[in-house]
Amino acid sequence: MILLEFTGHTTTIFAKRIKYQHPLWIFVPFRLLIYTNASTSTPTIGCPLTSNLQDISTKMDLQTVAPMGSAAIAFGGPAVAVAGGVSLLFLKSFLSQQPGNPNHLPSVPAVPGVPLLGNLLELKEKKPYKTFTKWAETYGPIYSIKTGATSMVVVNSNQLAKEAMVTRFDSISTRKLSKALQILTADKAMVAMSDYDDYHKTVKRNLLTSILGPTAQKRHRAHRDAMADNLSRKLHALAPNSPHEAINLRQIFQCELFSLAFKQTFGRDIESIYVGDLGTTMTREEMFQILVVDPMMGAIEVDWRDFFPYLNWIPNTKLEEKIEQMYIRRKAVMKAVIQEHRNRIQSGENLDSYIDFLLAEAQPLTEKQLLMSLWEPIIETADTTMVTTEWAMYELSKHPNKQERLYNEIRNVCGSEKITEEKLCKMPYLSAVFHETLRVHSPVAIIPLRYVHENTELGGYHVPAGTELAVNIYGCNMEREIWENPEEWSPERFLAENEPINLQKTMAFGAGKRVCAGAMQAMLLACVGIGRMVQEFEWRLKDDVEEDVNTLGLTTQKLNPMLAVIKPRN
Ligand code: HEM
Repeated sequence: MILLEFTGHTTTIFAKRIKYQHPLWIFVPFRLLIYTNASTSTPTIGCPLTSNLQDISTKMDLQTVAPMGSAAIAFGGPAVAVAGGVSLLFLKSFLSQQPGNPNHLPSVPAVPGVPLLGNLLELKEKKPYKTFTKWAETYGPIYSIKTGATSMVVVNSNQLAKEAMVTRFDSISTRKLSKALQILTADKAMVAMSDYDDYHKTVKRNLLTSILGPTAQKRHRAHRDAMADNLSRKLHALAPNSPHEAINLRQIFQCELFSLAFKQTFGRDIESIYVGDLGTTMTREEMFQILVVDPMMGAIEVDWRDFFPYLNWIPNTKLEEKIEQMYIRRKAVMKAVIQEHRNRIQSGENLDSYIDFLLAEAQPLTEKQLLMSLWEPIIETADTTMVTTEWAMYELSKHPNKQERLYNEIRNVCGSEKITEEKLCKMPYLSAVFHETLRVHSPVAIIPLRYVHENTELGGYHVPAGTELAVNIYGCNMEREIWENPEEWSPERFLAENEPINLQKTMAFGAGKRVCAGAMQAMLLACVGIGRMVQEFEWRLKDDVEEDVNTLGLTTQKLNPMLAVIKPRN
């Protein structure tokens, strides 16, 4: 496991400055790479917005019903220095003839690094996905790097990404966690960070059946509608001051997402709770800090021993205690919320939420598994949908013509009625805005690292067991052979084909058996949110932030929240 340096991205919620990472990145083993309806009907065939989701949905439903070294060996020290080119050549030829090297394939081209550290120093900056993309120009779409004692293969093309995530999945389906993540994920007791095993299948099926699959999403429709209404109401309340006071959309949207996560998981939002184990009553803001912000920060804490496992004997007590504290506090809050819910069940309340499903219908879980299962959707709901929506609104505010085009589409389809999930299928431009935003600002710029657990091949190269694999989604989406002027944000490129948008085209939600479980929810929330905001307001950026496109940390969350001026439409 590698934790390179502390990087977080900064966001604001509940009027507080906080630093955190995308929920998924909490699950990235290397900090180095942590950046980073209920619709009354299911999406219809041919719907430009969701038709591809239908594939996913079908798979999700199926899942819900089915019971469901590198060749660069690390020779540290003087021996290597003495060994000349001849012996290296001999070694290379010897290795390529080993039985573990299928078909005597060549090794993946390596990016040169320095002894012991490998390429770590070059990756110290905040956006490794950009460094990876730059290296691809020199070393090609697949190359290997060294991060301390570990070898990592990086893929940067759509085709190779699919090969890694789909064709070779059986050899690359596990994860190796950093010490911090081992603690925070309760030793892989969650879908996103588990290995692909029976536990993974069970808990993913639970999530899909009760919250994220298409049938479950229909049941939770009221929560999403309430969220869109709250968003609209809060924006209307702020609009009168807007020319003088810029709107911080992130603050509002994130707060609503946290609330939605609680409603889906526990059947209601929670304003405050007495946490017995900590002997104090906590506000919603404090709960957000403990359940979302702290674990995200903990996941990206530097532990140099993750880079150099042979130094594990040296204690790093301060860090261990810090992470343990996060674990204890999260456990205390979750325990209190779960206990309160149990009390409500005992008092005869009839509730319909994820916890009710897990307690009554699902295969029994241990207390630890129950806690982690309930915490997972809370942390996962909090970030990526917000990142996507904020970038979409930023781009629309920056491009008034495209905003106008979207507004006209909404007006043509909805007339004077509010935009709803049923109408999304009739709005190809809205769909294009969503997908183009995912392409240019891929919220999960690098797929959570995979671990090669048996020798395999990729792109015609041999990839030995023990290698880490990084799929650079951002790099794939900047491929010039596939995308014309890839840096340009242009939703129109998705309209050209005049056919439903294929999610695999950007792979923003991953691919294969570990594809994102929350894709449908994210799409519904983001698209209705964007649609509603454009339908009701004209957006423009506050004058002095026009070119503020920086991101902090290893995710693609904006470094500074978007500050916009809004004007209600007639
Ligand atoms: C725009 C929003 C989102 C994006 C771009 C996104 C992206 C991703 C990506 C790239 C993966 C990794 C797939 C892999 O390892 O191959 C993933 C996994 C996952 N996501 Fe999302 N995600 C989003 C929203 C959500 C939401 C809202 C939830 C749940 C509330 C969610 C739950 C999950 C889960 C449970 C996994 C693990 C799946 C597995 O390992 O089988 N995601 N997501």
